[in-house]
Amino acid sequence: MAAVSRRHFLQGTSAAAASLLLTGTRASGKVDGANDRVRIAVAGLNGRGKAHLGGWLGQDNVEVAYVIDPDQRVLDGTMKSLAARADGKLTTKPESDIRRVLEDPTVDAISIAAPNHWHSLMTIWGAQAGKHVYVEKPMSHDVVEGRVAVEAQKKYGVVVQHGTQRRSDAKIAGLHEAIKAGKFGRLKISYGYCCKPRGGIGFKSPSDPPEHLDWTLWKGPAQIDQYHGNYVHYNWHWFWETGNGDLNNQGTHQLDVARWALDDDQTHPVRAMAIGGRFQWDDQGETPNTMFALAEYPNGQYVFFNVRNVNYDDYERQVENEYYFEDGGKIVRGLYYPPGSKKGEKVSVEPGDVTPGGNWGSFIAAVRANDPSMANGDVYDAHYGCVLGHLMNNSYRLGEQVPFNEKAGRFGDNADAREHFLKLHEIMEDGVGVPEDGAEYTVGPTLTFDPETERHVGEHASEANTLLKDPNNAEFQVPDAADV
Ligand SMILES: NC(=O)C1=CN([C@@H]2O[C@H](COP(=O)(O)OP(=O)(O)OC[C@H]3O[C@@H](n4cnc5c(N)ncnc54)[C@H](OP(=O)(O)O)[C@@H]3O)[C@@H](O)[C@H]2O)C=CC1
Ligand SMILES: O=C1CO[C@H](CO)[C@@H](O)[C@@H]1O
Repeated sequence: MAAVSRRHFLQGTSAAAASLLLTGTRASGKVDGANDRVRIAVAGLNGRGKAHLGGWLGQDNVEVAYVIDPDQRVLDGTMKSLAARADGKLTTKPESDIRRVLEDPTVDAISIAAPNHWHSLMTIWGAQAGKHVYVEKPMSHDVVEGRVAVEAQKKYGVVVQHGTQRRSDAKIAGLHEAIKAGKFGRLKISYGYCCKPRGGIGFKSPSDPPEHLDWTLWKGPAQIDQYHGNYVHYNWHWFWETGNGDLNNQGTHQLDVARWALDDDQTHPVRAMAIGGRFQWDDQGETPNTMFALAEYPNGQYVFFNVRNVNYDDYERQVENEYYFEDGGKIVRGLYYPPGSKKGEKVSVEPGDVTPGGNWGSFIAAVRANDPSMANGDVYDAHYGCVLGHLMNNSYRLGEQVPFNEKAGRFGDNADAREHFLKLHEIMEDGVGVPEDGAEYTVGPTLTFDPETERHVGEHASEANTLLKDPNNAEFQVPDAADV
């Protein structure tokens, strides 16, 4: 099927019925059989994987060939619910190890909703096996494996689409096209927030993994000394071996949107720093629940970011993006405030260029067209957006303890950074009630990064470079970029 433009690709196709009933007989690599049927395998079923199943089964002529999970109970439960929808004609097969699925030449694509530490390796293996890949955010758990995933996509030419579904939103695309065209003046700061209330996770003692869980497959590439019940399910987000904190969890969406608004030629930042802490919760989690972070790009544009998870009376939920312009204008909650004005005007822009069909439909369209450029959130968008968060997290991880005080924010002559950090500090002090006496911020150093080599340079480079790559278990090594 020939590639056509994103905007027009799906025009004329019908909305679709679920297709659990079909079987495939094709050879791998191309979708070329009768009716362009796409056979997809979903890895990771407990949470987000359910949305993947619903998404794929909502597309015309898409078959879920396999469901994959190392937890037998989760696998059994998923098969049961699929069987109930398939009226006795279920063709989906259960599997615990994705490597067996990748050997099946009739599978066209994999869809990854496993924990973060698995995302890049599954993407790389998928590409090597000639499968198209839909991978949940963040595509990478560290900087280096993200680059390897990029190289694998380049080498094998498969479609890789990132689970940042805002990339399928023509309104956001249109807004960013208008910003880049200078409609509001020059963008100075692209600001993302992931402020949603959460609670602590308590402490779970080391124990044997449950019998229904294949712990070796769950860990995969992540080196973890000892199982405890806070890894499985979901709370692995709050441990560095497996998760990336809320900055590169929920925050990946808003980091990606923030970076998307910058000039198109900006890849990685040259400087990044973060300040924050894990306040109030006395628990086992390692990642911060509070963070102010910033990154400066080679052209002088900034991304600011704010994580604020601790709940308090009158909690202000903010899962959103804001845009600040050189002339003092800003866009906040869909309203444009001209310089000096307190009155917001509704922003009106044309829809932007995305592959139609939403996040699920656009991926299937890209797969049918065998055209990686049709992915809404391709492998490059994924890599650059994730690295932005990794660099901020790495600064935090190298931070020193400093008394909880507004003076802890060390931003040199960056008045914007100071102003926005102070807003967070006031909430933590007055709203949450973090005491000046006794509490501490973790204050990260400003790390310098070379976008070409994807290595840190200058002060703190040696410690920071150790955080660019996680150690892997022998059976699950992420290959070198040159060896994909
Ligand atoms: N785009 C979006 O809006 C959203 C994206 N996500 C992303 O989805 C991912 C999953 O999150 P969530 O579902 O909340 O987490 P959960 O912990 O609830 O589910 C993860 C699932 O992956 C399974 N798993 C672990 N290892 C493997 C493996 N080797 N092969 C196959 N499956 C495996 C887990 O197994 P087990 O059953 O043993 O735990 C579990 O069923 C995250 O990366 C998250 O960022 C999540 C929510 C929304
Ligand atoms: O992307 C996401 C959306 O929100 C979820 C719940 O907070 C996150 O965990 C998830 O990863």
